[in-house]
Formats: sequence, structure tokens, C-alpha cells
Amino acid sequence: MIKVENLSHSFFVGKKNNRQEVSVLKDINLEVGEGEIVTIVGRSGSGKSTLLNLMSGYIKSTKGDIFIADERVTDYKESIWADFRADHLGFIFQSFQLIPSMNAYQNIELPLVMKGVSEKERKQRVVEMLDKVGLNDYQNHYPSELSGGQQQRVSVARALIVQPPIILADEPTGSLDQETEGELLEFIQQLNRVENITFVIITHDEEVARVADRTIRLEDGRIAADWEVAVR
Ligand SMILES: Nc1ncnc2c1ncn2[C@@H]1O[C@H](COP(=O)(O)OP(=O)(O)OP(=O)(O)O)[C@@H](O)[C@H]1O
Repeated sequence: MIKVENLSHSFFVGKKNNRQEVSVLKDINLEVGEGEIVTIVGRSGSGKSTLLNLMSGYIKSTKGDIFIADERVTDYKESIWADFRADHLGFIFQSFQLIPSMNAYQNIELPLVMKGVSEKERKQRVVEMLDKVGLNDYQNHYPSELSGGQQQRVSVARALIVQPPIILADEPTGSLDQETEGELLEFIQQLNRVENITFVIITHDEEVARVADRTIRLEDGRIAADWEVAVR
């Protein structure tokens, strides 16, 4: 589903006459199979978010290749990436990134509006999704009127509404209490089992790593370990 080949990435920092190259990812090779849940762990600064941003096309790699769903996306221009993301990728973030001036219903509906889906179909899909994430009673609530766990459910619903085969998540449980975290992880596992959605999840949290099929550890921009989780 995702294949990363000999991927390296550097940032350039400092002023023009004193520019320094900071090598952040070094020769990364990995594959994520269809229907896998893979977690990426590693210390702060080891390159996890950079790797996810490269897989999402938000930054361009210095070297190497990325394939997603059999397409070589490495050199896609931003306009092509935007379409590709809309069809293939859903995103979940620690900070939810909901639009504060839109209620839960409107936040979930937004990706469909952007894709040009008709109003009738939008309504049907959003209502179904509200039901799936258990937010029927909260559809008119604005993000500030929802708990952290409810906001994260809205953000998961927004990621799922376009039925992406892959979800990329950056610390999805980072702002949640233990109970809400457990609920989200259960939901992720259910989506994975029932709908065969592939998940790549960055996390610091061992509870999250426990729901994974595989865990990849980054150290100083290199893959230090890639292991299968025995039972889940
Ligand atoms: N835009 C940028 N310009 C320069 N350096 C950057 C930029 N983005 C990230 N870095 C550097 O790249 C390294 C890896 O950062 P990254 O955010 O990928 O790490 P991370 O493993 O996700 O860390 P954390 O767990 O703290 O989120 C860090 O040293 C960071 O300072």
C-alpha cells in the first residue's frame, strides 16, 4: 500500500551566507501492506513527523522514492497531490484541527463539499458517519462545546468521510484521557478489521503501539527496528 525507497531528507537552516544542512531522514526503506496498522515510534526529533509529512506530500524529499497505492507520488506537483490526498488519504492530528466556526456536522461534511459531492449525498453520508462515531446528539455543537474525545471523534469522522484506504495519524491520542484513548483505539481496530483501512500512526504511547501489527522505531533519522507485534 505504501512503499518508501532509499528516502532521505534534509532541511536547510540559517541565513543565506551561513546555510547549514540538517539531515533528518537517512536512507529509509519501508513497506506498509494493505490492511496493516503500523506505528512509528522514536524520541522527539528522530524524524517521525517529517516522514509522515513526506508520505502526505506536504514536503518534498531530498532523495528517494515514495509509492502509494501503486502510484509513484515522489514528484507530484501540489495540485496533483491535493487530488491524490483527497482520494487516498485521511488525516488525524493530536490537536484535532477542526474549524472552530463550523459545528460537528459541518466539519465532517467539509471534505465532501471540497470534492463536489451533491448536497443530497453529503447529507446521507454525514448522517451515517455521525451514527458510526456516536455523535448523533452532538451534530450542532461547535468544537469548543465538545470534549477532547468528542472532538477527536469528529476529526476521525472527517478523515473517514471520503472513505480513504489509508489513514495517517500524528499522535492521535496525545490530547485524550485514558478512557477516551481506549475508545479511539478500539474504533481504529474496528475500522481496520471491518473496512480494511490501513493505518500509519505516529505515537509516543505504548498503548497505541499495542494495537499495531508492526512497530517501526526511528533513531536519528534511521530505522533502528521494525518488528511485528505478536498478538493484538
Ligand atoms: N521545517 C524545518 N526546518 C528545519 N528543521 C526542521 C524542520 N522540521 C523539522 N526539523 C528538524 O527535523 C528533526 C526531526 O523533526 P520531526 O518533527 O520529524 O521529529 P519527530 O520525531 O516528529 O519529533 P516529535 O516527537 O518531537 O514530534 C528535528 O531535529 C527538527 O528540529
